[in-house]
Amino acid sequence: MSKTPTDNHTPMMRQYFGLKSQHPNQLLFYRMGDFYELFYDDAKRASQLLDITLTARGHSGGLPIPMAGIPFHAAENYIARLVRMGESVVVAEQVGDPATSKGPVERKIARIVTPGTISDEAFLEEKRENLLLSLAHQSRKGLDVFGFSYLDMASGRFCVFEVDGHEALTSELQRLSPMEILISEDFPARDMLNLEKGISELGPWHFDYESSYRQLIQQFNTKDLSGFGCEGLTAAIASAGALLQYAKDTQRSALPHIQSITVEHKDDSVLIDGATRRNLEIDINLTGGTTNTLVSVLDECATPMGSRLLKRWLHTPIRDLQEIQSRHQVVAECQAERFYESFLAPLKQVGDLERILSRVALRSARPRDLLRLQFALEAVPDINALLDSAKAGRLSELNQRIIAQPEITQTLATALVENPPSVVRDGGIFAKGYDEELDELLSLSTNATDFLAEMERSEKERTGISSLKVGFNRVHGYYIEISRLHSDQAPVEYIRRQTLKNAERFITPELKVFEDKALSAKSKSLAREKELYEELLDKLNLILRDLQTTSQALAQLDVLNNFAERADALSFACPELHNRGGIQITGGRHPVVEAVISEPFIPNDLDLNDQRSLLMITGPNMGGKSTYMRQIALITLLAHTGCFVPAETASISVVDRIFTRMGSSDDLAGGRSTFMVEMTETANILNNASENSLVLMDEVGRGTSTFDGLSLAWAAVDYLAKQVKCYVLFATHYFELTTLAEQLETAENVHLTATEYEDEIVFLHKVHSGPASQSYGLQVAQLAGVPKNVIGHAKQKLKELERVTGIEVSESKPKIEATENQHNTSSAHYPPHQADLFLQAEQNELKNALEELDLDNMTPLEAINALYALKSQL
Ligand SMILES: Nc1ncnc2c1ncn2[C@@H]1O[C@H](COP(=O)(O)OP(=O)(O)OP(=O)(O)O)[C@@H](O)[C@H]1O
Repeated sequence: MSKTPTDNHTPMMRQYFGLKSQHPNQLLFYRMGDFYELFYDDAKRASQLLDITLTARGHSGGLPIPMAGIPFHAAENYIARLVRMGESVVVAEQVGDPATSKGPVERKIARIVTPGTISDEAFLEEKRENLLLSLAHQSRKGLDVFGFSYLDMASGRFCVFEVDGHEALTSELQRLSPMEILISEDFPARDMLNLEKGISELGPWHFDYESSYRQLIQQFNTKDLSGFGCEGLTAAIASAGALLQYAKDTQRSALPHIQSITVEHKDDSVLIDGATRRNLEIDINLTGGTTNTLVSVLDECATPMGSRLLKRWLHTPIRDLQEIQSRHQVVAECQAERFYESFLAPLKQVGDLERILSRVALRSARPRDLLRLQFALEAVPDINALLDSAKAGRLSELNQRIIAQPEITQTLATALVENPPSVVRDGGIFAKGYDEELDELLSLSTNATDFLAEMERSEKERTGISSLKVGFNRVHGYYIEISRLHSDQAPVEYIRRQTLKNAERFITPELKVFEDKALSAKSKSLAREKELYEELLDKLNLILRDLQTTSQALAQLDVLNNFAERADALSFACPELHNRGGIQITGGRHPVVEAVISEPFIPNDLDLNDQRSLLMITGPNMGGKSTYMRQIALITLLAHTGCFVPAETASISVVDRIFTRMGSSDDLAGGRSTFMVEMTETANILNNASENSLVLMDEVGRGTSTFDGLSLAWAAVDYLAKQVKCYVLFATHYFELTTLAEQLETAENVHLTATEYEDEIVFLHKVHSGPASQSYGLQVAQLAGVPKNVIGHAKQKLKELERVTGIEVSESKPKIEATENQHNTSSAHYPPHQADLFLQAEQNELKNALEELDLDNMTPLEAINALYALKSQL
């Protein structure tokens, strides 16, 4: 902002600048009566983003002030839209009284809403975690170390870890997909953060290690951080301190629901790099949507917190054999006992307990949140009862962590009305009978007439004066009126207040008390409700830790039951996991393709072991190579999350990483061509794969000249088989590569089958041993709608090539498909190799040229020139 407070500005604008200078990068909503107004650059930005009118509000400092206004009652809607666009909003409210203020009414920042720190239900996506991420950088021994910390404000989950290098930085950013990122102004890898929105830059001092450390021990009330296992993670701690301070500043409150910090150890999980995460379409598909993803097929969770945990599990498959097996055991029991049916209703009743609890902690919970909390807690005893009969140790453990809270449940049940209001401000939250004082206040304000009628009746009876009336007037308040005729019979305690022509009006001490109460009853009842509400929040906060434990256990129960339900509905089987023994799958399927296609999915087997660890996969375009490879990656990933898998049987060794190099897209924004992206991903695999990694490579080397590509692919396969010895599936259209299987001990060929029927290609999608016999490129092109005359021309060209090379490919009807016994077909049956094609074409051209030379009629000089010319073609 170029404007600064100067004497040239009006007092109001000076006040505005004072507030704005504290929040230069956030949009300031400045309250003006019934509107929020934005000025200068904020106004321009908001009018662009929200499509609202940009006007001007008078002049200040001699210049017109650009202004955009929003009616205050519609502000939430606009704020929600801005936050979703990655903007942060600061709201300044009027706190002074306009009637008594000299100069502009006093205004204060009432709240700060940023994309990563929201906890209000209206702003949050139900099934998505809303993460605030903080990144710190350190150089250690020439390596770029990135300290990560992230917080889910709506659950209090707070984690830290460190990674080396830019590749890992990108991968983690993709895994976490944060809504807002905090970095220091001097963060060196700013351009790696593709996120154009939601980046907040803070002064470098926010990331100071010492003060961050102090921040953390203060938050957790501990002497040091050793209990959390994060001592020594200096970059991560620096980032966590900055994050915590930022979160506190925006909430303008303590954060009691953040009770510990978890260190994520990279060795605990199966690492998945950014490209693989994209290729496997875990929760986002290749076009950026959420349909046809693994999550879309697998998420039938009963609670939103279950859905969020499921996503987290799918993004972080684990390597701890015991933990995986214990999850599988639970899924098996939930499936066998059909627990997922009996748990459905109580879990649905639990709802989003996790987010309600964080709002309780932040003291922003609304009355309806408390009602939902009551429902959730009422479901707990039913869940406990169901779990009492469970056999799996893990289920009993969960049962112990799902803690019934009879006392507070009862309190909530007696406290809340059946249908509480959406905000505390308007009152009407508490049920009759919960608090005597409130009941009295409410009955005073609502039942004043009853009270007065009752008083009139009893006073008439007591005094015997039939003309006695109880009434109210604005000036004199409540009174007892007795006609002049009977006024001398008024009891002594009646105090005369007003004399009328025909009557006397009195007040009594009892009526005075009533009057005081009745007149202020409304405001008093509202204040009492607020007080009671705060007390209720206090009571809940006292047991917050137990409530959080309960909600975490319920979320796990939900996901495991969901796995069981999906296993039944989609015919998934329990995989067997072990430490090293390859990957054997029978009847494996791709869960998403299977769900989408209308024809039946053709299941396929796989056998990878130490003697047969690399498969070269060939087959026609559209034959199903990518689907086959992806399904193996997905089955492996699912097995490592505790989910059952789409297969008849699966025996899978624990892998440390899953790599995929598939498809091709250029990264124009990142300045990398298709081939560059392909090679970067290949380099990542070759440098980082270990013998326990699963590597899937689809058509490596396709993005460059045939010979370069072929040689690169050849060398990469050779390296992975001989040096790394990992499990590899390598799909290719270079038939030449299939000969590698003869040379590498651990490599074998498999292919996808197709056949021709009346000049049309029919894909069988079945995997068989041996290399493919044909590529069917022209038939697939025809199927894709390439114009007939172009196909005809291509056929002609193919014939020409065949003539030049002497190899016939076009008429080759499907050879008898290689059978299981025909591994590594001998060269006699060998299909034409593309490299051979080109080589032979060149040789034939040379031969023809030689034959055409008329040596008898050439001078020695002509002969030598012809020889040079021929040599230059080599
Ligand atoms: N096992 C299967 N059962 C049924 N349909 C399948 C199967 N595998 C693949 N398909 C169908 O075939 C389509 C093409 O499969 P896929 O993309 O895996 O072929 P591809 O061999 O990788 O092709 P290309 O070489 O052109 O990349 C899929 O979208 C799917 O509809």
